[in-house]
Amino acid sequence: MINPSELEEREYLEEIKEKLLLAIRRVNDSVKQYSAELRQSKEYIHEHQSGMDEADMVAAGQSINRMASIGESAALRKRKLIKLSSSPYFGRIDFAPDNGQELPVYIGIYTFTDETQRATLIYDWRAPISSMFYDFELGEGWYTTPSGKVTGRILLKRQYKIQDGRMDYMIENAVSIHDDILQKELSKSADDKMRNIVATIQRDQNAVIRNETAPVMIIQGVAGSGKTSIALHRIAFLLYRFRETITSKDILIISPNKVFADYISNVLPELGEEQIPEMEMEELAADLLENKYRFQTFFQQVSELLEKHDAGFIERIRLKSSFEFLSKLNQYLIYIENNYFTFAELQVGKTIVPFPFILERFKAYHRIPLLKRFPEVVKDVQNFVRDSTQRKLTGQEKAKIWEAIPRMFKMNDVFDLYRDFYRWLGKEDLFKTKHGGVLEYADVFPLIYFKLRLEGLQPFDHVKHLLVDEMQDYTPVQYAVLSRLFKCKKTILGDVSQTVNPYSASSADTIQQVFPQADTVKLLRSYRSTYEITAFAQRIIHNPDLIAMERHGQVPDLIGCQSNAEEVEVIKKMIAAFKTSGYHSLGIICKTHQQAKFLNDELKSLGVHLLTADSTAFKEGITITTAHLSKGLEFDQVIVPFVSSRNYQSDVDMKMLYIACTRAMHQLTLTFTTSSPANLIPAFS
Ligand SMILES: Nc1ncnc2c1ncn2[C@@H]1O[C@H](COP(=O)(O)OP(=O)(O)OP(=O)(O)O)[C@@H](O)[C@H]1O
Repeated sequence: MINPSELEEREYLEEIKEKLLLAIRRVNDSVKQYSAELRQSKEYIHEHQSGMDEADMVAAGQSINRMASIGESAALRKRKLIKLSSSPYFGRIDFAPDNGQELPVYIGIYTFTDETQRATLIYDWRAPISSMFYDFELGEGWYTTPSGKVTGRILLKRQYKIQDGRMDYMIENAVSIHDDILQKELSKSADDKMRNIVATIQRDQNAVIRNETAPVMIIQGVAGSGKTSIALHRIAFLLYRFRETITSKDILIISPNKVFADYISNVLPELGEEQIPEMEMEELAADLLENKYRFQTFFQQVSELLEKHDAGFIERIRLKSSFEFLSKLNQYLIYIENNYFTFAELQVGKTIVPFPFILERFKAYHRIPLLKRFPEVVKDVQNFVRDSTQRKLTGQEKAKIWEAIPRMFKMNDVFDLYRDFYRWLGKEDLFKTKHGGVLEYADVFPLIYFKLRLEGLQPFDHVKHLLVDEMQDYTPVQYAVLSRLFKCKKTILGDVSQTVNPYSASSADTIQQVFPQADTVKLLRSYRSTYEITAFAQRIIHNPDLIAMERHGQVPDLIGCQSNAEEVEVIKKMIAAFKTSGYHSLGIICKTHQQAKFLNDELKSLGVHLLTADSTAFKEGITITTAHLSKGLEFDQVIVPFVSSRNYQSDVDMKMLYIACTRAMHQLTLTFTTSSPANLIPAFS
């Protein structure tokens, strides 16, 4: 065994750092060499341009591109080596394969091979052999490689914390990933960006990350179970595993908002991968509708639900979010296909084109979207007339056919047909537009679905993996659109308890109806919050399967005040205490935007910042925001103000409260103004 003692491990770390330094020098020389050669080539072309023919120019351009790309990969390698020298590895297993020699496997963020020794000194955490670090304790272990399964015994397992090139500690352990290290990681202060969790990935999480085969992976996990972290690590894994065929730009994240996108933007670069493209559902919708319609956003829909109780509005949302609604849309599409192509005799010159012929041609193109079939039918009718008359058609005759065929279909406009659908359904009152013709959010994706089925939409074939976060907020119709536009593999994740709109929530089961081939996993262990905070949040929405982390802290506090003014004063005092607490982030999470704005006005002088639907970044410090916008984020400390039974009544309100409370990692306080205990919401009485 190499490096049996801690002292030897520390010496070995110095050796590795030395080797990394040499490698950095070597790669630095090649970066310099490539940029010098590139400069020279460019100068040469510039000087000899006049004497070069087109073929020379193409060849010179190609050679420059080649040099640039080699230079870029050398620069990337240099960045990785620099990063490695600050923290070369975090784990080690000594593995003895059944038919081979014992091998120490040091595991880090990237692979490091010593070119002089031709030996792998550090294995990438995503390498097949590294999976054993996450999957097994001491004793029997195995891993799979593209060429088969390798079995053997794990003889040693160690974990290290190395920062800025120094080893803080080393733990030798027999269990999978030692709880002490996980506890240490979880009790840290929250950053303004999501962190990577490579050193402490848990076994069930590892299985999700390394699943290569699922065409659609649905991750249903409780609040704080690491869904988003895992999904991003999974992307990093797939980029490594399929590096020949997938690059970062072939992946797309559908994220709930820009703040969330900014919050998670660090994880992949930290894991050595490029940033991946991201899009919000509304952006996708506007693109697909070619910016022709104005529509309410999801955020506005939820705000409307929170601010006023309109039974009709709720009913419309509820219906359009059901799986049955998707079936109704499909039934209507079949109905119009069979009934809306109406009999009309077509006479061109002296030729009568029989309607059964036209209808038969219309049906023959069933693979083409309904409203796009007319040109094909026109061609067939023209051929029919030409064959019967044995002559070419005049321009006038052609124009007559072009005009007549589309007219045989009752309506030619997607929007008209969408309206007509409600007539057919016998529920015209279920379609309402807002002032100025603005569509309700619940109509946006059904309309897109119609457009897709009736006119066709260009699929996103360049996307090779789609990641959808906050899956509970999207409806079956949205998934039906995604499934038709994105034929690639997908990772879909969320938590039905955290829906901001209970009338349009989708569970893993609902989504699975759209993707019957999906693998669904459930993550039940919650890592973010202390045991006390998790237990408290369970009083709001109870999930009997949830497993709280045994990390203890203060019991959440409920502070009753006599007046609003007193409540604001209490919050001011908490802000002052936060500033000296050593915590980095405090979230003051309200139910509505108005309440957040009110508090922001009151607390402005204390250096707070207000996060709104227009914000684009998440900052450390004191944030005032709404529960809706806080989704996916986390704070060291959370204050939830105005928690009275008047403010938190409905189903939507309780979901908001749950989301707000589950953002807290270490400390949670709720404040309310009350003159009598009856003002307290029942869950806390
Ligand atoms: N294996 C792990 N090791 C260390 N930290 C972890 C691990 N799994 C999760 N965490 C931490 O738990 C917290 C929650 O993770 P994440 O935000 O990915 O969860 P989530 O399920 O998406 O949460 P939510 O749905 O509540 O927004 C983060 O601080 C993350 O770093």
